[in-house]
Amino acid sequence: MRLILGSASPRRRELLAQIGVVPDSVLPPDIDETPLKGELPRLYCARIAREKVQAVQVGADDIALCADTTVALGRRIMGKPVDAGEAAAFLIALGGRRHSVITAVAVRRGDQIWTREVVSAVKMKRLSDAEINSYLASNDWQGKAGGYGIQGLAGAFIPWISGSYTAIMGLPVAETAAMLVTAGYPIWKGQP
Ligand SMILES: Cc1cn([C@H]2C[C@H](O)[C@@H](COP(=O)(O)OP(=O)(O)OP(=O)(O)O)O2)c(=O)[nH]c1=O
Repeated sequence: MRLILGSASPRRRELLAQIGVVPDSVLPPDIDETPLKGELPRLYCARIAREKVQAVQVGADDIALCADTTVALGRRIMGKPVDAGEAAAFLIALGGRRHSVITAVAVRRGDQIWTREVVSAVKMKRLSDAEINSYLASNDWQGKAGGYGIQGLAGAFIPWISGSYTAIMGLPVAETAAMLVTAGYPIWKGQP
């Protein structure tokens, strides 16, 4: 049995390493992440994680792990911004309000698929033009849902969360560990 991480996200690899899990290989799937018309954020996020794990090519006894992180402002889905303009629009909309961050995790072994969603609430302070411009210039918004990463500079914009910090970063480690155990991955063996 091998563990395949179906993700190009360096954060997901680091968060797995935090709980002592090193995948045997990393095979990011390439799927269409366009939301369906009127699709609600949580359903969208769960669907994308499931589609990612279904798209990973693995042997019958291998375990595949994928996740998706989506920022939701009410019913509005904020994925990874395509450019600095979209990142700016996201940050302007998120500043001074509470939003949700949903991370869906999907694990597959053979024909069996397990999925779980972790929803966190995040408060972002109202941002000044100087803060937005300086953040955009840092490029730290690139490749991150909602156009920010709580684990970087944008941590200075976030005074309060309720939920899972690791889920906001891209992979809820407690839920992921439990799902890997369910799928038969020997997570607690060989720990020093
Ligand atoms: C909100 C938030 C998101 N993110 C990141 C986590 C994810 O990498 C990214 C959301 O994009 P995803 O589509 O979930 O993941 P990805 O494209 O980076 O990687 P893959 O699909 O191959 O697994 O946003 C942070 O790093 N910090 C944050 O605070």
